[in-house]
Amino acid sequence: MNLHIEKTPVLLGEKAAALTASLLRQAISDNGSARLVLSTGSSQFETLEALVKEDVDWSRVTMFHLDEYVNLPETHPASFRKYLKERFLSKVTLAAYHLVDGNPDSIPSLTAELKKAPVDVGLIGIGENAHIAFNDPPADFDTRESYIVVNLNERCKQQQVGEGWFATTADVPAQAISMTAWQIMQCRHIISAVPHKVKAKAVADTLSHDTTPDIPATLLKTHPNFDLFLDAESASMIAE
Ligand SMILES: N[C@@H]1[C@@H](O)[C@H](O)[C@@H](COP(=O)(O)O)O[C@@H]1O
Repeated sequence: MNLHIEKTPVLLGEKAAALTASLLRQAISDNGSARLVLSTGSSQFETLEALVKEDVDWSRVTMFHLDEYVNLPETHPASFRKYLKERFLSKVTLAAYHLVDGNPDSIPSLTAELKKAPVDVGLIGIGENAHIAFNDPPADFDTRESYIVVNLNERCKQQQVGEGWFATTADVPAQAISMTAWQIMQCRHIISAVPHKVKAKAVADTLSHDTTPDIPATLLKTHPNFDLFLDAESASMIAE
């Protein structure tokens, strides 16, 4: 694991985006194309804002989407398809993209697209409960499916309310379609951009424990190419 601690979320975003862009350029130079997985949530704002300004031949990049609520319409403010369209897809013109549309019937076609070739870079957020994608604790580390339907736990729902996406936890959908922990680990390189004070405990738990489904992000530490970007606040509870 390569640990980077930047002063602010903006600096964190710039550094995480710069590394992402350099890996995409390398993949394009090696193979003629690149494949990228994007996560969403408030934690990815600064990274995506910096990433769209990077010098990458986006016409050679295919994007995959990490997770989406089951049956949430794209017009809802919390829709992650809406998020990616507004913050990424409207700013760069890609070779192709594959959004998770919230309909479990789409899982086989999404999986078929994903399995066509390895993903070069995964930008994988870490939640307040240390979830990766919507794999809440205890996460399923065993399934070899690419996407599964998961139930969201209360802590996860509270985070979504805290970030302002929903008014109450009762408004948060009960389920999501999530890329699995195993599939995330198949990315050739994983970059986690994790700013803000609300993540300090999840970060400290992730760094101080061995791999356990009870702290899903601990799995990322076993990846040979894992870069974790923190800011001063998210790093504030790491043990000396
Ligand atoms: N569905 C998103 C994921 O794509 C993201 O990786 C993760 C952490 O992000 P954040 O803490 O910013 O919500 O959980 C979110 O809810």
